Amino acid sequence: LPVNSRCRPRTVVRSSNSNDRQTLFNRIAPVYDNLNDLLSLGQHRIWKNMAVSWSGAKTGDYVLDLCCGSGDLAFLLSERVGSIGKVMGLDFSCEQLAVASSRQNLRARSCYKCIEWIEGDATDLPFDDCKFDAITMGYGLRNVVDRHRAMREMYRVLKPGSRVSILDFNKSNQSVTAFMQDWMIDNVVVPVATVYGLAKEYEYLKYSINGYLTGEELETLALEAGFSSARHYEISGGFMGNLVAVR
Ligand SMILES: C/C(=C\Cc1cc(O)c2ccccc2c1O)CCC[C@H](C)CCC[C@H](C)CCCC(C)C
Ligand SMILES: C[S@@+](CC[C@H](N)C(=O)[O-])C[C@H]1O[C@@H](n2cnc3c(N)ncnc32)[C@H](O)[C@@H]1O
Repeated sequence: LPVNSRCRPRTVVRSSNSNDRQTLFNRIAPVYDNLNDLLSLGQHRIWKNMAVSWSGAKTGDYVLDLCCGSGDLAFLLSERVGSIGKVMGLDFSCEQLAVASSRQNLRARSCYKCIEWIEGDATDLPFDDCKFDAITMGYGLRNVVDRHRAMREMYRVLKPGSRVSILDFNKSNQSVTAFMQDWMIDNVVVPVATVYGLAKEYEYLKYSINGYLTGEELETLALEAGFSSARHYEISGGFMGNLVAVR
């Protein structure tokens, strides 16, 4: 559904878990970008650049940013594919997509005009098979309820030989890293979010990371979905990680 209606979430049958997450990201949309910059000291932009580089997107490509949110990776992709390429940004949060569309309208570079925002579900993509030259997913897979189905959908819509690049928090096997990640969320992230009345939304972060997959499990998930190869790279001292899989 093109983003033209002012945030009337589509009535789609979803699990309550998925509806709760949609509501969460609609609620944090107004402050999401600013809190990411503040809480990561701007580092998240570096991590997102790395994810886009790993996707292999190049001039003229037709690419997809899944769970695009406010559009950070979609904008980076558009700079790579240029105005002769095309970027589809898909998300099920209409408030996040409204922020993305507003940001797009404020940007002058011609490449940003090649981005189209689609309200949809990562587990049921409105695209034909073998369409995309690259797919990115920044901090999305951890938030998708049916990750297996989302991975199979990415495989389905990707061209053979093309890549998906999935950036997220790293569920570390190192107890020190896991402890520090939890400590930062408990003692920095949530207290700051509390100032904005979003304590519960940011407490979800710790819960979702603890329920996420390790790098090795993510590689297995991609191979089980049909990808021919998959590698998970830990970045930023193991706080973050990026899965690169080739169809
Ligand atoms: C861009 C980042 C997170 C996006 C994000 C993902 C989610 O699943 C959320 C769920 C609920 C609320 C918010 C989010 C959300 O923002 C990563 C950077 C932003 C983080 C909020 C900050 C995390 C801090 C790290 C634990 C430590 C960073 C250390 C760094 C070297 C300074
Ligand atoms: C943490 S945000 C990431 C946004 C952006 N990719 C970034 O890196 O900043 C996660 C996004 O995933 C979206 N999302 C979660 N589950 C989804 C699903 N099943 N289908 C589509 N979008 C989903 C949320 O609405 C939210 O915008």
